[in-house]
Amino acid sequence: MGACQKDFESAVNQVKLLKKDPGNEVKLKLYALYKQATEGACNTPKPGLFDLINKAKWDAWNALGNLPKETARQNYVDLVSGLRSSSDSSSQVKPEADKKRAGYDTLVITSEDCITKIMLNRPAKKNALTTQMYREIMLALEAASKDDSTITVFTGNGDYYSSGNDLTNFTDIPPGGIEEKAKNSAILLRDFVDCFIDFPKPLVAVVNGPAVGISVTILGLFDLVYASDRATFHTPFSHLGQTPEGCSSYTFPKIMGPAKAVEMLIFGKKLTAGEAYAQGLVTEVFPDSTFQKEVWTRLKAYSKLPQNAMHISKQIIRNHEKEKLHAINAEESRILQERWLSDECMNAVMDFFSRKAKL
Ligand SMILES: CCCCC/C=C/CC(=O)SCCNC(=O)CCNC(=O)[C@H](O)C(C)(C)COP(=O)(O)OP(=O)(O)OC[C@H]1O[C@@H](n2cnc3c(N)ncnc32)[C@H](O)[C@@H]1OP(=O)(O)O
Repeated sequence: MGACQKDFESAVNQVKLLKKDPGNEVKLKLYALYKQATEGACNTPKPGLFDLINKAKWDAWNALGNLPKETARQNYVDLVSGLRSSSDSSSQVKPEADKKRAGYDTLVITSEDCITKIMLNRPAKKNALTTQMYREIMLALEAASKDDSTITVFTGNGDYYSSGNDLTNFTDIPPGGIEEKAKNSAILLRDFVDCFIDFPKPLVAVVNGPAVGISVTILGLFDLVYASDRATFHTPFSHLGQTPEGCSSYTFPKIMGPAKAVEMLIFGKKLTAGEAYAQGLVTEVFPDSTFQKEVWTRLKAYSKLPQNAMHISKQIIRNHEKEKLHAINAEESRILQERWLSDECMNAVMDFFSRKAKL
């Protein structure tokens, strides 16, 4: 027990030295195990529903039940050891891989063959989109719009394309409270989607795996969507007490007809890649075994086409709808700002964290 206590104290110190922020979920786990290891079973009153951060912490600790202090200590030590080794040899592609595009922590950006590739790079979190990531994507799009590339490609690192909005975004509450949080998030959402509406070059999604939420909805603003046959397309907005964004309330009915759009956006029906292709959301589906090879061969050939002609064609095709899309984006963001303050949404986010804490 003495040695274990020593390991535990050393692990507590190592956490402070981690080079990379392990993210809110891991921090919650660490918090819960620390409390359990030092104080035993959760013994404080449950915080109120609106005290989101303390409630998430309390839920995580309480979920450990009567786990013995010794086991909690050991689990804490194991978790920290895993974090240290994963930060040493992370499965994330190292930003150094692309010297030209330093400065992005959550994306890997490369330019080759007149193609700028923006790869979401949080594979351990299924490429869930943090606030930082939304901002980095906006910067990357701004840079790509001005570089000498012909087309811009989005893809995901790992087994997912993206699991959509990172639900921990909801737990980082500013001093102004949840109203301020909802307002800031609505502004960020609007700015983020505006960047896609205004993007001047052909925009291609290489959907390498499942896609959820906002990573699906903005596909309606892309010019080509290539999908692996492993990919799925899921917008569980009602389940989350939320409503459509990314202009999908307009683009989806237009692309697939109102009946199919309603199935996805209101009832949260998850589409296979084949179904998404049949509905017109996806341009082409490829077998996963040859996906990367086939798609990149195709894109490299396209990128050699005359650049100005392609860019002007995109403007002609997209320009008449731009104003409308901006108005729809503003309205969707405004409605979501209200939704995020609803009990339905808060309870759904709490459910996600409770499920995780019980694992
Ligand atoms: C500025 C604000 C703009 C807001 C715009 C609004 C957008 C709306 C949306 O995008 S709605 C969609 C939101 N996304 C979800 O609801 C998905 C939630 N995640 C899941 O359901 C599952 O994680 C999964 C189905 C994507 C994958 O399940 P699987 O069992 O295969 O893997 P894990 O659950 O173990 O996931 C691995 C770790 O990644 C964490 N994680 C995955 N997705 C998210 C997410 N969206 N938000 C936060 N965290 C996510 C997951 O919790 C695991 O973390 P852990 O290893 O620490 O446990």
